[in-house]
Amino acid sequence: MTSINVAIIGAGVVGKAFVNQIASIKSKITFNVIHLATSKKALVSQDYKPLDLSSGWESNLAAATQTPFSLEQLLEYLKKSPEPVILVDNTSNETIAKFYPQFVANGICIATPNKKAFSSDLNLWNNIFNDKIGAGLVYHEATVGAGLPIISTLHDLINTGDKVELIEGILSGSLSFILNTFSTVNPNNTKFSEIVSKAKTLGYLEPDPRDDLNGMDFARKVTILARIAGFKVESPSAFPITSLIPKPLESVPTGEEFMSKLPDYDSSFEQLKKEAADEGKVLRYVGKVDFPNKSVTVGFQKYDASHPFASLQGSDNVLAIKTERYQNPLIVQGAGAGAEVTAAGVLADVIKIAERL
Ligand SMILES: NC(=O)C1=CN([C@@H]2O[C@H](COP(=O)(O)OP(=O)(O)OC[C@H]3O[C@@H](n4cnc5c(N)ncnc54)[C@H](OP(=O)(O)O)[C@@H]3O)[C@@H](O)[C@H]2O)C=CC1
Ligand SMILES: N[C@@H](CC=O)C(=O)O
Ligand code: NA
Repeated sequence: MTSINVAIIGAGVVGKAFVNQIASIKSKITFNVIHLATSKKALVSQDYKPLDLSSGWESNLAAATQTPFSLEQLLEYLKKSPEPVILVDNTSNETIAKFYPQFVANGICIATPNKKAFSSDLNLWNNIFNDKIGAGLVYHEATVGAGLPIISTLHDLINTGDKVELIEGILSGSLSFILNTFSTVNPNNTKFSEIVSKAKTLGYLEPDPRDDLNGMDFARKVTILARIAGFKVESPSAFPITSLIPKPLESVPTGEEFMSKLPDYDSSFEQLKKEAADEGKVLRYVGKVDFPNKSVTVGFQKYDASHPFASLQGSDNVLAIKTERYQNPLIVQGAGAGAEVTAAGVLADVIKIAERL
């Protein structure tokens, strides 16, 4: 029976669900979790035997006395593993993302929902996917549409010789939930800021909610899809993005302070909703990559009640991919955020990597 060692960084919304899922799956491959760390605590198996992930693992992690490894120490530890290793990065940390090339160059494979490595400078992308012999495999399905099969589908289309013409969709689970609740065909009167708080409680928002509300998280996803389809987008700042953040709140020091001040701006969001409703439309936040015209756009659009985007539910994402073969676009739709679906997307990648080792 094949054994694979798994090292996990991050035990937040997605990380916790991932640990519980990997501890309970039945698989032909044995997955031994040998490392589990947050920014403050770490459980590390010194002899590379599996950590105990039975129900008390959260208290064990909270009570851990070992401080986390630096990235260099983690690399040295993983290089000495007697079994192949998959590193699972369940953080949104950019420093960890920038270290991926070193892990990969040393044969460490990576599965992650962290968008930073794939949507920052194009150089980082090129250093990660360099096709060098012996390099670790890198899978990141959950960086776009959480567990939905978007990245794997796009790879399959391209690897079989199809040509992508247009990618269009709603790729933010939180913005989808917020606007599906706020601006509907029969609008209720829930205030914008209350809906944003609910999205936070449901685990849809980034650690700092402004990363969603300023459109940057969405732009990162569009950047990833564009790059996979062959459009060399330099960075998510290379194209215009509409921000939902009121100007005076752009520079408040913390996400918590931002959330506490957001109710002061509810009336301006009401006005936006009313303007759309007066035209018989709803507001949605949409991204588009137009290949023939080499253009990328991310921002607000108004849709008629009859448009499929207008009737989207909850945190659903929807993506339409028009290709040479799929002139009637191929559509992927479903929950695009949340702990369980995202963790499952990461775990499916871990299994796919293990099957290739
Ligand atoms: N939530 C969702 O629906 C989805 C999330 N994602 C992505 O999944 C990732 C995780 O999101 P989520 O779980 O919601 O975020 P959380 O903020 O809930 O969790 C982040 C975890 O990462 C840890 N962490 C942060 N920085 C470091 C570091 N330098 N070293 C070690 N651990 C660190 C945190 O530890 P500590 O508490 O000690 O800081 C925490 O345990 C993000 O990249 C996000 O974009 C993708 C798709 C959907
Ligand atoms: N904050 C993100 C979570 C998934 O990537 C979103 O809202 O889509
Ligand atoms: Na996905």
